[in-house]
Amino acid sequence: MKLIEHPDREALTLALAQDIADALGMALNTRDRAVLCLPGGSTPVPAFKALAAARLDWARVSVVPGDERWVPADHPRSNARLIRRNLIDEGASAAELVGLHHDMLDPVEGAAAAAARVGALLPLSVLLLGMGEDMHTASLFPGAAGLAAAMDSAAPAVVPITAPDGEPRVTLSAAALLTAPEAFLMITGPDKRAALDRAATLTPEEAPIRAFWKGLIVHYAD
Ligand SMILES: O=C(O)[C@H](O)[C@@H](O)[C@H](O)[C@H](O)COP(=O)(O)O
Repeated sequence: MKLIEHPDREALTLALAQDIADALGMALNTRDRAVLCLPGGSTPVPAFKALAAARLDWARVSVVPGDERWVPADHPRSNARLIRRNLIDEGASAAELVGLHHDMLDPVEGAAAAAARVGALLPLSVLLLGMGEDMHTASLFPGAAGLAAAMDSAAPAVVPITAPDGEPRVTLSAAALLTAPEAFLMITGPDKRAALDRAATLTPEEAPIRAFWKGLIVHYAD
């Protein structure tokens, strides 16, 4: 794990957006298409907007959420909506956004359908993760029903899982997320910095972010 501590959140945002843009550019030099996997949550929004300004051949980029709350694509809690409003609509309009939700299916059926779509995209070219203070990433929540299945090396590309608050979700499995050559993590604030230190002493089951530790590049600011 490599930790980069920035003087402030603006510097973090600009540096991370540049790293992601550079990684996408390199991927596009070797593949017809690049696959970018992005987190939900509030932290990454400034980085999405900064990335949208990157001069990339977005028409050759597929963007997929690392996880999804089981809500319609126009719902305020939708991660696909978050990515559409803050990346696609902000300058990356040519990119393909591959959603995980399906209006007519329940999370179990929907995860199976999404696994087929995401499986056809793999391997990921660039992965950006977020992390909660409980050291979850994507929707890989410690203690969650479905976590063991989601962390299994033979797991499908997308699996259903239930968040600690009972919210039904689907998430890319650890195995699918690990197809990325490296993972960027964007965290801010001392509480998440302390959680990162705690994770270093724990197992992936106790702290799912640990599953990505080997190639993890953490961009941090207070
Ligand atoms: O769907 C989600 O909520 C995200 O994928 C999740 O893994 C997020 O990255 C963390 O919960 C951090 O969220 P914040 O950035 O809002 O703290």
